Amino acid sequence: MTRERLYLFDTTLRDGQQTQGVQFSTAEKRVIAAALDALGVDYIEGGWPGANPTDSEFFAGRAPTRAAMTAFGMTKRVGRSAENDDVLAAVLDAGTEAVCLVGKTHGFHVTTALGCTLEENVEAIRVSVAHCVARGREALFDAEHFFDGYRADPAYALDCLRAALGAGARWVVLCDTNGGTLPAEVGRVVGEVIAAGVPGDRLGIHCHDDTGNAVANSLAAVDAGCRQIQGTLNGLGERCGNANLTTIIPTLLLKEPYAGRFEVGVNREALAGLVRVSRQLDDILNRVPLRSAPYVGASAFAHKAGLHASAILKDPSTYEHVDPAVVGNERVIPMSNQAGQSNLRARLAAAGIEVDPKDARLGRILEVVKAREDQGYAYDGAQASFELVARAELGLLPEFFEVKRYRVTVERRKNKYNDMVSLSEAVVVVKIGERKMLSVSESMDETGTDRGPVNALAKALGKDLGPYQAVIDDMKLVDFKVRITQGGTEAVTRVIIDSEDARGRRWSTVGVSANIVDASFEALLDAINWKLIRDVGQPVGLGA
Ligand SMILES: CC(=O)SCCNC(=O)CCNC(=O)[C@H](O)C(C)(C)COP(=O)(O)OP(=O)(O)OC[C@H]1O[C@@H](n2cnc3c(N)ncnc32)[C@H](O)[C@@H]1OP(=O)(O)O
Ligand SMILES: CC(=O)C(=O)O
Repeated sequence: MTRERLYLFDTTLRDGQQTQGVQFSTAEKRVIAAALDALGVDYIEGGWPGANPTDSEFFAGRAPTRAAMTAFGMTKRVGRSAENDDVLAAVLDAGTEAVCLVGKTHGFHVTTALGCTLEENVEAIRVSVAHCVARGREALFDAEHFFDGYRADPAYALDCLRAALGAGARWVVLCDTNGGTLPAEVGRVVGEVIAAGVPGDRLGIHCHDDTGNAVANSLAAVDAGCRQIQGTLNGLGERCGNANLTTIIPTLLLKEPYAGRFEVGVNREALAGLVRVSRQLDDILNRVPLRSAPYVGASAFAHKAGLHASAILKDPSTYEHVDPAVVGNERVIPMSNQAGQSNLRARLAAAGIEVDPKDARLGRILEVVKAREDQGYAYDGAQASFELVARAELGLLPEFFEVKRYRVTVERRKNKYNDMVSLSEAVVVVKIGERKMLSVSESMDETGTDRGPVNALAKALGKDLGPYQAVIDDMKLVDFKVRITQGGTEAVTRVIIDSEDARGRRWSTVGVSANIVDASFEALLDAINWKLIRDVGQPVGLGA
């Protein structure tokens, strides 16, 4: 059976950049464009040339792409010709294969935002699209506020689409700009637009996630006949974001009726790199990846409950809708107070620890984990600390060094400019073999910024570990989360630290105490010990 072509239009670099707090540099835009191109989307909307220097620079120096590079802009302003519109000129000057122009389709916006007549707006759409087509560009028309406009005046909204199509637009894209439309209405309106004569294979959908329905709305539009979906990686975008292509792409490739019915530019090999692409974007944005993200989140295939873990070990399809490997993700069977023996055995096996299933110590480990979680620990996100707890119970925890004492002081004092500044100083004494080592560190970094007491402590602890120093030198602390939680009857501080090393390994550890410094120190210590177990194995002898 021949499958129909369904086109993917990515707007991470344009609408994604409209996310509050997101500001891509030109270099970052280039990296993201290359990742999108390798993924296999059909269009990459690179930004709005002329609107800001970054976007102009991106288009000026862009590398060739397989995907159609698309410049975004708006229809010409009323009162001037398309030829004399400087905003439109800058968009065309970018020299892209495709140009996507946004224009109004809701009478209220025409009269209120543009301040012109309905007819003038239709004419602006027509001449702007014709101007791009005459200059050899593939033209797309983003029909802004289409669903609100269609609700208010279907005939006018359709007139706007017809003006664009009549002028040669390859696609007219129905935008749910304010994100308030629900799937049933999207499906009905798309059906009516097609029935009114707009062909489905020239119709796109652009949804925002203000009701949490951007993906569902996009699929409803496809079900009703649209053949282009616009969206962004990780669902970036104005306000609550755009339709999340990181969710839509695997759904189209793996789920019926889409997989059997449509051909998309992304193939199975590229799909297996989806987690990497999603994390790459988070890295660029310096964001912690959303654990619960469908398909690509770290928890998307995490089986916490004992009943789930037990069945997963027999057959993963009991609790997984797809195989995690097809999107490049991994199955995780974490330990927690919801776990049973199955979680435990799976975690130990993943850490390379073989234990007889009848070994009574397994039950003891479960009891310790549940008791410690009652005190405020959380092991489902701190697998490295869980491994150390299990090793301790199994008698497999080497003692690389002993912490004899540590101290942190925080001082407020005036600097040479007479400003009050903070400075923390940490002292850590460890014993390795028979030798005691004392390390001192300050919280000030090389730029003179105070990084706080925990940073000073981490630096002191990682400063001189004698024979182990070279092994821990490549460790870095990549995330630090603090939470006040209930431990037994008292409020305690829980610290979770994510560490990373040069091999790209990432591991999480937890510490709990009434005191944030002690909780942090415990998590730091676990992080170092886990790394030493992996890379050194057994303690190294050291004389006095
Ligand atoms: C729904 C969307 O997300 S569309 C994408 C929106 N993206 C952006 O706005 C980001 C980039 N934008 C910008 O950098 C700037 O807004 C620019 C450079 C495009 C324009 O800047 P300015 O000339 O200072 O205008 P400003 O931003 O204040 O207002 C927008 C103008 O465009 C007009 N306009 C809005 N939409 C359209 C349209 N589709 N066609 C023609 N004119 C339009 C508005 O009426 C307003 O005109 P006015 O200045 O006469 O009131
Ligand atoms: C064009 C666009 O981004 C919107 O209407 O939401």
